[in-house]
Amino acid sequence: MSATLVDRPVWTECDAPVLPIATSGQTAAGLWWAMRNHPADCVVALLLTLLTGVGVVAAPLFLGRLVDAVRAAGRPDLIPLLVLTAASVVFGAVFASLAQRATERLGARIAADLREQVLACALGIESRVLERVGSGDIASRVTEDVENFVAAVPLAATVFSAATTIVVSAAGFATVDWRLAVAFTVVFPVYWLSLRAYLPKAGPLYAAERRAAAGRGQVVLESLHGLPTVHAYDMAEPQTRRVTAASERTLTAALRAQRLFIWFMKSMNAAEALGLSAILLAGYWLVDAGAVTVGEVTAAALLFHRLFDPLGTVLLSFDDVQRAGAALARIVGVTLVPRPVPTSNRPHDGPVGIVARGIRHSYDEGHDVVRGIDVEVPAGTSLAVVGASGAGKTTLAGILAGVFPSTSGRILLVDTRGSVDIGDLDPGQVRDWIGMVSQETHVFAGTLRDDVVFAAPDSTDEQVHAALHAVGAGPWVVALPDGLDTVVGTGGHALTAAQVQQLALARLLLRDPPVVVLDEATAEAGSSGARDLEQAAAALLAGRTAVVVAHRLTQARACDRIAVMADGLVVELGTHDQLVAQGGRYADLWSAWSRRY
Ligand SMILES: Nc1ncnc2c1ncn2[C@@H]1O[C@H](COP(=O)(O)OP(=O)(O)OP(=O)(O)O)[C@@H](O)[C@H]1O
Repeated sequence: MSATLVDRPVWTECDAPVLPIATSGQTAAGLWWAMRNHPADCVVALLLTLLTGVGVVAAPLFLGRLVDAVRAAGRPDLIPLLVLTAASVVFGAVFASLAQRATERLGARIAADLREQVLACALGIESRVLERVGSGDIASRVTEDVENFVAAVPLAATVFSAATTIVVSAAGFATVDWRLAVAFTVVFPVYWLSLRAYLPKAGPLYAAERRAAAGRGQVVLESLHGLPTVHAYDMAEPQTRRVTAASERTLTAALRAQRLFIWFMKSMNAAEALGLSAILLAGYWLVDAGAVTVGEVTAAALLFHRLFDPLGTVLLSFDDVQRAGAALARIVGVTLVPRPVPTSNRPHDGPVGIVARGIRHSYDEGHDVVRGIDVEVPAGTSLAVVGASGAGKTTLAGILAGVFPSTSGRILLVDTRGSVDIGDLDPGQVRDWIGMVSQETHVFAGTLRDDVVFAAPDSTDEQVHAALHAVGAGPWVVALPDGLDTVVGTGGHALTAAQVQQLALARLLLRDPPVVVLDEATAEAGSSGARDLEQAAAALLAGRTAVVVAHRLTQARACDRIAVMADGLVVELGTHDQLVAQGGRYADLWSAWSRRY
């Protein structure tokens, strides 16, 4: 037993109480990774955007020439200039629309890649990390944050196109007259000062807004998941107060960010007014001095006017870019969660026993609900766990199944080669050793076949039918209109509680782990349904090591040994006959059960 199958720990511990948020470097790397997957789209978007910029700049320059031509003596032919001006307007409009479409397509592809990546990473997060950080945070990242980022894609396309237009326009300005270009630069100190005041405050404000929204999501999720408890303890009012408080915190954070944004918009308007005045004033002097023509000043003023839009877009969208950046940093953060390093610890064909030593667990610090349990389930035998509601049975079952870690203690899986600590296995490997049916079995929307084979994807239809028959589901499955192709789950064929449990048992049969832990919701199946489920479970237990949280004592009697739990401890342990003869808690439970059934 002292030999171990692994030499090194496989978990990379992440003790932070929240999921990581990517730094700006990591966020940029994440974006770059997604862009590199679409090189052709990137090149097309860039070229089309450059051509749009050329069109945008050409029109004011031709208009300036037109003004000079109109003012010139001798009535020159205006037609070629008129045609060139109109052509550059059409050219700019056509390429603007093509560039917008190309950039949006690129953005949508990048967003799709990131969404897939983050979802794959979220599904791979260890349950111990999830338990620590709470499911609300991860849920808000894969839903709200991804949505925020996707919603920002058209805007990102516009910003990119606007930034390119600014660069091309700056070159256009220089071709008119350098002094007019200098006059134009008076806007930059105003922009710079505004941004300096705005940016350092905006980032934290938007991050605070996202945090508040994630907190609100967590409270709402908790309320929905704990609905039975909320109803049972008449907690609707305090729970509603918690949701209200969380919503108010979100609203306050959003309003703070909004106020800052409005101030920033006002300073943008002031900069634009200042810039146009500077160009017109400089133009007036330069024309007066005979240094430039009226047409050149017109071209500069029109260029600046056309720059209002892209400049405003770039500057005002700092707000949305920051918001999208905050969302992206949270999305990329999910991909930074340390993943378990795979090892080659797989069970071999022999039987496997469980040894649990010093198991303690607390959900809330300082209150142990499992208070130091030592238990062994030798290979090929079964252990029933019974006890009053709240005794800690489900908690112990989850820990023994490796669904979540105990606060302290060790669980070893023992086979003929030695033992392996369950904490040294990654979640996928744990499921190769131990299968669990919990009280909360989920039916995924899809065909019945998909719902069963996801536990063992290589299963054939014959194997699926055999597993369903073994757990007593054969008769109703055969009667289904489309057999294994029948759509079940949300919006599909409705299944009873007992049928859902049978599916869960069939999944485990297909997965075929050497150890099974059952904590079924037999009570929901009614007494005849419960008896059917007991038989179904017996088919699964045959030849395996099993821990069964027995909600019915006939289930307990069928097991090799029974552990009676009370207040987080195992208070009696033995065979059914030994415990009945002992005359303790189990004997009382059994006599009450025998009188009822
Ligand atoms: N996720 C949780 N967070 C906080 N406390 C919990 C959580 N799950 C269970 N508990 C508490 O831990 C204690 C043991 O619960 P557990 O579900 O393990 O008992 P049980 O014997 O299986 O009860 P039942 O038969 O009603 O399912 C109870 O006091 C319960 O309220």
